[in-house]
Amino acid sequence: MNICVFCSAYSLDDRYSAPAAEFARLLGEGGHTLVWGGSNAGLMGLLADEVKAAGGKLVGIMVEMLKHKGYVGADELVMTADLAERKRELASRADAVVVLVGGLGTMDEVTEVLELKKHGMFEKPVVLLDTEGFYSGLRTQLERMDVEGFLPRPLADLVGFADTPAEVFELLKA
Ligand SMILES: C/C(=C\CNc1ncnc2c1ncn2[C@@H]1O[C@H](COP(=O)(O)O)[C@@H](O)[C@H]1O)CO
Repeated sequence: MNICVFCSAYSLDDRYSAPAAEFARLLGEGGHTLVWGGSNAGLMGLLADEVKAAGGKLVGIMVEMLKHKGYVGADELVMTADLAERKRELASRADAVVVLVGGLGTMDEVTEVLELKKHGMFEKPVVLLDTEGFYSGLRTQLERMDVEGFLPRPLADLVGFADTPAEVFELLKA
């Protein structure tokens, strides 16, 4: 499976980086391919190192303006002109999307795929790994949108929430 991952480009402490590394190990050992932003920065670089070490393949979708942070050693590296083209390319290459902890870049990416799902233009599974309850606020907001009629389809059709890396893969199998 080609698993597209959105996650932080910053180095984070162990409570965030250890579950990300565990997720990457499961991805690689499962024979999957990581499709990601193609960077060696922070959690993105750690993820790629761990997937590779566990025997998985790497497909990086880089953007011209960040190419100085490009990961060396990917099986395939695609260069895109801008962030919008990169998001389209990431989505089109994914069989599933997994969201690890991240900041505004990650929010931009996950919001885009959820909006596409909302309109029925992207039907692949999306799972958020809610490490340390990092996404509890976002989850509360999305549940409120669901309950109060802001979504055209049930939230459960748009995104699943996992507490552990192993649970991510259980949700992807379901
Ligand atoms: C941290 C620095 C540069 C960041 N370089 C990036 N390279 C590739 N992809 C990136 C980069 N920054 C953001 N992205 C994309 O957004 C997500 C991470 O953003 P966040 O704001 O950290 O959550 C990630 O999924 C990428 O696709 C300077 O050293």
